[in-house]
Amino acid sequence: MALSVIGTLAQAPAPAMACYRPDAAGKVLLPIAGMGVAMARLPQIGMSTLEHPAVYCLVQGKACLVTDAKSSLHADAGLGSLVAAMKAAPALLSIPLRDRERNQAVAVLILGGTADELRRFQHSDEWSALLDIFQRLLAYARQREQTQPDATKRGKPSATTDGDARRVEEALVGRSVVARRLRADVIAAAESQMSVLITGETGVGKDHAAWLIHQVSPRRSKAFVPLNCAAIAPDLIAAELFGAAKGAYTGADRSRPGLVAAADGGTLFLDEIGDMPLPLQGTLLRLLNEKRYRPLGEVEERSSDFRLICATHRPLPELVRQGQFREDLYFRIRQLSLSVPALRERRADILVLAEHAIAQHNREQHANVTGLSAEAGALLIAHDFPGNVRELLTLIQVACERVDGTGLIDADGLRGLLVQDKPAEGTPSSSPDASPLADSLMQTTSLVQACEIFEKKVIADRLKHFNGSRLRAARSLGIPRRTLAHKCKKFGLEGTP
Ligand SMILES: Nc1ncnc2c1ncn2[C@@H]1O[C@H](COP(=O)(O)OP(=O)(O)OP(=O)(O)O)[C@@H](O)[C@H]1O
Repeated sequence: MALSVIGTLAQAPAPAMACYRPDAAGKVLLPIAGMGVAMARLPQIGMSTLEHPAVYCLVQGKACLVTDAKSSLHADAGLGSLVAAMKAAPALLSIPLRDRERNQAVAVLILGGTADELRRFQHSDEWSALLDIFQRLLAYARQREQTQPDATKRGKPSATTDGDARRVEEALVGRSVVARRLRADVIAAAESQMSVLITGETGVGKDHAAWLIHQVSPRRSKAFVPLNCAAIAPDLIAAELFGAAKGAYTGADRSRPGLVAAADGGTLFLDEIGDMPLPLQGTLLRLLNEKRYRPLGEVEERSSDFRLICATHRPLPELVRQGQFREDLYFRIRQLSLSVPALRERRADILVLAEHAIAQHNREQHANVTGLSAEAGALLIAHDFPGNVRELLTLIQVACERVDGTGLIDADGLRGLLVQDKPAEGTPSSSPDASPLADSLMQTTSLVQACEIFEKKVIADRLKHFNGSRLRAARSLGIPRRTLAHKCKKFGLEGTP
């Protein structure tokens, strides 16, 4: 097939072609190969605006055909020099080249020609074969870069050091292939300036990964500023992010700087981005594209140079389909994506994480728990951990306290902690009105709302059972106290810290 493609291309008038890849900082697209163009004339393309079709194509992961590349509109977006280098092509077609493993756009192929030629070519067999060849070559080049850095790269200072790699190795515990890849992804993300979207079930370590990316990035000396979009009333998020002038809203008795200003030079981490209210999503997109914003009640715009990391356990593509999340924002925040798999998909990490938690307990409590018995280890490996790493760490904490100072955690020490279907020992039995609640939830027309009602009911019951103690309620539910506090705030529940 490859030979026939080359044969076909040789007979046809050769289209001008250029291949572009983002630089390590994610700030510009650099030309890496060309055919029928003067390589030296191919311009670098700034990545700060989605107006440029090549940037749009890379960020959105979609092909983009510009039929009138020479119009003044596109000249404004910086297309002029590219068009000139592509033999003054009347139309340009940008196609994303993907990393096969993660299906993520990593480079862009730009073709110049007439709009009809490009449309015909785009739907031909030759074209799909050519794309396949490019993607294979790119994958080969990337693999070579990772395994044998070339002479020009050797000695070149990299944003992260061996010390950073060690730090990631120590903080992101795990010996599975998945954990190793996650550590490599964290380092790669730290070396780039692109926006990162971290996805995964609750408790897998998304916040942890975001914090680590910042800690080994060149921005580490500046602030890491987190905001949990699910833990704050939707109408307060804008003031929290952008800040507000005195009197901008009821209760604003003094002016306050927002988190965007606090993140200047550092990292802004938007956790649970799937819960960002729709009207605010447009404002966030503008902020990301222009790095400018206006505090509530102020006239002057401000700027902030922050790096964005977002996380969510919700299926954003599904929310996009349902019209609850803006598609353009989705593509903008996932210039890089990092998926953290559930613990049941990386069982090889369970025992090392348990040992890590025991060592931490010994350090903090001046205890001497020596480890896990073989039987206890086997029980842990067989468990599905719906609450993921958080559940495992909390469970080991409780088991360590049961050991009473020195000794092994045995199977009895895990008693009642590994139950999945029935409530764990020490947790309340289901409340008498559970069935009417379940019945009413089954009638719902909103799954999100039904889940929230159920979550609120479980937390309220658990707080009642533990006489309002958030600490004990959080432990019994396998979530950190901070998360429970956020949820109490969200649902308007009382409780004592
Ligand atoms: N690989 C790991 N090594 C050591 N600790 C980890 C690892 N992964 C997660 N943790 C720890 O597990 C706990 C839960 O992680 P984290 O809060 O980051 O999860 P999350 O996915 O952000 O959860 P949520 O969706 O509820 O926000 C944290 O205490 C975190 O430090």
